[in-house]
Amino acid sequence: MIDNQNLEVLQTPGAVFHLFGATGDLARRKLFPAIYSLYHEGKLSEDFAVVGVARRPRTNEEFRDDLYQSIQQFCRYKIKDENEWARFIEHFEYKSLDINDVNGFRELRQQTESLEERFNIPGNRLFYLALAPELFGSVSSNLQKGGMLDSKGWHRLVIEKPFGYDLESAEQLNKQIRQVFEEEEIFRIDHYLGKEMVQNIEVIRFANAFFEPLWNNKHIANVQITLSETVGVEDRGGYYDHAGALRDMGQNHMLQLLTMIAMEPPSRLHAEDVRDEKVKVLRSLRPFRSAEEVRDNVVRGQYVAGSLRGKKLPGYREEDKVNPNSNTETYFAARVFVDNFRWAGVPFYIRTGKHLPVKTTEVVIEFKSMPATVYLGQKHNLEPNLLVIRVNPMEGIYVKLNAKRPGTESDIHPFAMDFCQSCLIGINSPEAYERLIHDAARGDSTYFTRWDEVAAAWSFVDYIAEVWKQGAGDLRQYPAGSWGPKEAHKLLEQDGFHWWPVNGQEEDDVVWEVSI
Ligand SMILES: NC(=O)C1=CN([C@@H]2O[C@H](COP(=O)(O)OP(=O)(O)OC[C@H]3O[C@@H](n4cnc5c(N)ncnc54)[C@H](OP(=O)(O)O)[C@@H]3O)[C@@H](O)[C@H]2O)C=CC1
Ligand SMILES: O=C1O[C@H](COP(=O)(O)O)[C@@H](O)[C@H](O)[C@H]1O
Repeated sequence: MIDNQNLEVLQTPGAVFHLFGATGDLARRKLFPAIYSLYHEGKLSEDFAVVGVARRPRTNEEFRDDLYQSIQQFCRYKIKDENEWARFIEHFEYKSLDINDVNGFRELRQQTESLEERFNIPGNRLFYLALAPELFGSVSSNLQKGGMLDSKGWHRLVIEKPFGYDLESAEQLNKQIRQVFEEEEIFRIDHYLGKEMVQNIEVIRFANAFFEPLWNNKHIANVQITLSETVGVEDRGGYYDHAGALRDMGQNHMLQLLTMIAMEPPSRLHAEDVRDEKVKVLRSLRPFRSAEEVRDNVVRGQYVAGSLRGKKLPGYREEDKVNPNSNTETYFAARVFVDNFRWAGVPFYIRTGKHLPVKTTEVVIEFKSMPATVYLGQKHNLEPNLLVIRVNPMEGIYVKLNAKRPGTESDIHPFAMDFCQSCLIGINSPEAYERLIHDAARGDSTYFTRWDEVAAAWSFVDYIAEVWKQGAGDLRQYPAGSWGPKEAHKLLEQDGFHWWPVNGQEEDDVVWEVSI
C-alpha cells in the first residue's frame, strides 16, 4: 500500500482567486469542489479569499449555499466537520457584474482590497475565466482598466478551453490577452494534463530503466490512444454542434496525450523544458496535404439512435440545440505520424467519440513481435507485448506478456501484469482541477499549454476541419452505444493491426498482484 502519511503538502501563497463564471456549470461541478479539497488537504493556506463573479444577483449567503450544495454533490470529500466548513466558507464572497461594464471591475477592485486587508493577502491575484471564450478579451482589458492589476503582487490569468475555434481565431484571442498579460502569466487549461495518470506517463517513461531503451521505432509497432465517452452531448448541444469531436477533444486533450507519450526526455523538469519538448512533437506531426490523405487517414462519424445497457438513446440530430441537419462529427479516429528520428514509421492511432460503449481513457503501446519464434508447431498464441496506461476511470498500468500456462509444457498464453492504482486502498486521487488550480496558484505552468503548443495543434487540426468543411471525408453514421464507424478499424487493418480492447482484460488473463 502507498504510504499516505508522508505525502508532501505544498501550500499555495496567499492570494485572492477571482472566479469569473461562478454561477456556471463548470464552477459548480469542478471548481468549487477542487478548492474545497485543496483546503481540506491543507494545500490552501489560510490567507486566501475567493470572489465568485457572474451577472445574476446573489447575496454572499446565497452564494455560500450554492457552494455547500456543489461540494456535497460533487466533491470527493463530503463536509463533515462544521467548524472546518465555517472557517473555509468565510473566505468566499460574491460580486455581480457584467464583464463588459468596466464600472463593475472598479467595484471589484475595492472588494478585493478589503479582502486582502482582512486576510492579510499581499496583493497576489488569480483570475479564473470559466466563461464563454468570447468574453476572454473583454475581461482582460477591463481587469486592466478597472485597476485590478495595480496591486503589488503577482497576477495570473487561468483560461478554460476552447482556446479559439481555429488557428486564426486563437491568434486573435491570444493577441487580445497578450495586450494585458505576459505569456508567463497565462495558464491555459487542458484538464487532461491535470489527470493523475497523464502526469504519471512522464514518471513511467523517465523513471523506469526498462522502458526508455525500448521507447522508439525499433521496438514499438504502434501506439493507440482512446478517449471514449458513454455520454452524448447532454445539455451542451449549442456549443458542441459548433465544435465537434475534432475541436472538442482532438485539438487539445488527444494531442496533448500524444505529446506526453512521444516527447523526448526534457533536460530538467522545469515547465519550459517540458513544454519545449512537447511543442517539438506537435511540430513533427506529419501534416495532411490533400483531401485524399485526410480521407485515407481520418474517419469521422455521427451517432444515430441506438441503445446502451438497455437504455434507448436518441440520434445526435435529435439532441437539444443541435441542428437537425447537422454534419458535426461526434466521433473521429485518425492515423497520424510523428516524423522524427524516434518515431519515424510508427503509426499513432487516436480515437474519441460520444455514446460509445464505455467511458475510458487508455493508451496502448504495442511492441514489435519477436524477430523469430522457437515455438513453431506447438500450441501457442504469441501475442505482441503491450504496455497499457489507464488514465480513467481506472488508474494504473498493465504490461501484457507471454508466459507458459502452469502445468503445461509450453502452452503459451498472454498474461497481464497489472498495477491498478485506483484499486489500492487509501488512494483517492486528486481531481484534475485540484492539481491545476494548485499549480496555477503556485506559479507552476508545466501542465498548462503554452501558446506555441496551442498554435501548432490548431495548424494540424485546421487542415482536417477545412477538408471536412469542403464536404470531403464522408460522415459515417454509427448507432449510439456502438464502437463507432467500422471504417475506423480499417485504419489499423491496412497496417496489419487492430484496436486492442479497452477498459478491461480478456477473460483468460491472469492478474499478478504487484505490491508497491
Ligand atoms: N462545463 C464543463 O464541463 C466544461 C466547461 N468548459 C469551459 O468552461 C467555460 C464555462 O463553461 P460552463 O460553466 O459550462 O458555462 P455556463 O454557461 O454554465 O456558465 C457561464 C458563466 O458565465 C457567466 N456569464 C455569462 N455572461 C456573462 C457576462 N456578460 N458577465 C458576467 N458573467 C457572465 C454566467 O453567469 P450569469 O448567467 O449569472 O451571468 C455563468 O456563470 C466555457 O469556456 C466552457 O467551454 C470546459 C470544459 C468542461
Ligand atoms: O473537455 C471536455 O472533456 C470532457 C471529457 O472529460 P473527462 O475528464 O470526463 O474525460 C468531454 O465530455 C467534453 O465534451 C469536453 O469538452
